Amino acid sequence: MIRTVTANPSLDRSVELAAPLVAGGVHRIVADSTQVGGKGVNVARALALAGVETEALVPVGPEDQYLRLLVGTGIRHRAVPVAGAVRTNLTVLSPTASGTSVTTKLNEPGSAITAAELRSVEQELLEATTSGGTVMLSGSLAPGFPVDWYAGIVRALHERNAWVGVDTSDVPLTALGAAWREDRSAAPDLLTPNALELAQLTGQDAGTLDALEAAPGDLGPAELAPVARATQDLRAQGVAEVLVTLGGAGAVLADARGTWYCEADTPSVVSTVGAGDCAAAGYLLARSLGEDGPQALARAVAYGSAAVALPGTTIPRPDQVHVRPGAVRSL
Ligand SMILES: O=P(O)(O)OC[C@H]1O[C@](O)(CO)[C@@H](O)[C@@H]1O
Repeated sequence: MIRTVTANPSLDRSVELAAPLVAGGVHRIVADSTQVGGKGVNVARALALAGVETEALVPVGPEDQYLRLLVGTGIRHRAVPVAGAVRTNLTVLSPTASGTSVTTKLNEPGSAITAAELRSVEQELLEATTSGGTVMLSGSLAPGFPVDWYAGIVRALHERNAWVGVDTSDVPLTALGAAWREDRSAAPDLLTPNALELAQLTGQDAGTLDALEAAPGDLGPAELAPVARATQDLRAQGVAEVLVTLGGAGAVLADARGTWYCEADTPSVVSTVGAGDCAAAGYLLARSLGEDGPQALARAVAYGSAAVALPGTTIPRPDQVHVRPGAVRSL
């Protein structure tokens, strides 16, 4: 069973523009859709489609329209009742002058959670976690969550012998990093940062790392050296497996056996929303199948590539995912 936790779920509204997005301009919407979102929910949806037993824990009120849509996905979930409404995150898909599509995301902070609701979330999660289970903690933290919430939860889950992955950003990520540098039991077993998050965590130059995501793919060892160094730093600090997603350039994985790069199979981009979540799901799926690091990296990249070819936050089915083990190189 792979359990996912989405502390700050979102309704993902996607709007498509016929003309390039210009700051300060007036734009006409030509297509509009809303789907359930939030990082852990996206991971659970991809895993469920692949036949993996999974459960998504989500703080959401019984009357919230989010819950109705979540039920509609058919995935197994555990809704912890909260009073605040689930936020709406807006994705703007617009064409560029060169004919490609660009994704702009505007994420709301989310409704504040009360201290009592927060305790219920923690209780539900810890009660549900079985010894030796897998838990993926994903996304931002709504107001009301302590910024170092993930650190406390990782420690508590480790006390229950769970294997824990984390995918977060900004202050919750740096607070987690600060916590595990003090106490290694707060270090997750898996971290899945993108280039910018890797820079936030390791103090490496954000510009250099971020530029890799815009690279055309098939990066060389010299270009990837800062990523490889940063992943080794994180491993030395106690994070056993580090999967760095690099957008259209693919991903890097570091684990106890080595460090590898896999270039992306770049389709024409429809929407990049959820691609990182799908890459994390591909990695977790591979682990559940007993695959080794290079195979898991290839599956993660294939899931990310499949997701960007689909609209909005649409999650790929396994038959839409094309794993290319030959695209993995040791670094
Ligand atoms: O919790 P965050 O970091 O605001 O991210 C949430 C957003 O990210 C996604 O999970 C995609 O990665 C969307 O479904 C959602 O809108």
